[in-house]
Amino acid sequence: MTLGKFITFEGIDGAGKSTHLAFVADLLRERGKSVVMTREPGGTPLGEKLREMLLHEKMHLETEALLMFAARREHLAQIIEPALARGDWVISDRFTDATFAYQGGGRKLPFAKLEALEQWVHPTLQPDLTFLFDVPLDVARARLDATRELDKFEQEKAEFFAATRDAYLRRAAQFPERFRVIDSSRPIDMTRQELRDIVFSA
Ligand SMILES: Nc1ncnc2c1ncn2[C@@H]1O[C@H](COP(=O)(O)OP(=O)(O)OP(=O)(O)O)[C@@H](O)[C@H]1O
Ligand SMILES: Cc1cn([C@H]2C[C@H](O)[C@@H](COP(=O)(O)O)O2)c(=O)[nH]c1=O
Repeated sequence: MTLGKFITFEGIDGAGKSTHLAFVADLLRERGKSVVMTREPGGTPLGEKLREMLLHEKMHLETEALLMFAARREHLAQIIEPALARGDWVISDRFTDATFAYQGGGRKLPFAKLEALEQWVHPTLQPDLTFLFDVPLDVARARLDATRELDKFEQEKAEFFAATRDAYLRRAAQFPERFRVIDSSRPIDMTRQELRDIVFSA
């Protein structure tokens, strides 16, 4: 049984989700919640090693999907499930929706294969709330180019990100009860106001 709540942050690279993660964690702490912030791929020592490979080495697309779920299995066992059982609130920078969007939408791996892995790795657990930070591709690209050296995913072409964004939006339409789509092209303060309203009404 889970006592805590599970919130995930999603969006294409450069959408701005990581910028807002600590803000939401602080809002929850102000309301007396014990918050665990984590990320995927990663979140555990083994997951962080897998992240290094996933973000920097070329591999078969099925290997990529399997490693994402392998890292997730460890993440669930070591971090997410114990935290939720303690009654903590878990905020994760990405979770399984990212695999459907990137490996399914972006790389075109059949969704049925991903659904089988999802059933294996977390048959019953889903996030309670998923923020999808949505921005036009050119806005995300400009933000990435302004900030850092690009990893394997961030170097993908516009078509890849168009398909990834589209898969995210379709997933949000498929699961409207848990998704909140945030227009992340606005100034940071406006986005924060919307996040505050959603968190305080939760
Ligand atoms: N309105 C905005 N909202 C959020 N971030 C913005 C905004 N304008 C500019 N940025 C900047 O865009 C950059 C990318 O943001 P961030 O790292 O949060 O994106 P991300 O979605 O987490 O990307 P990635 O998944 O690649 O890590 C940051 O330097 C951030 O300050
Ligand atoms: C969980 C997950 C992630 N990815 C991709 C998406 C991003 O390009 C990177 C993670 O980097 P971030 O800047 O920390 O968001 O990994 C993916 O392709 N599939 C997944 O399941």
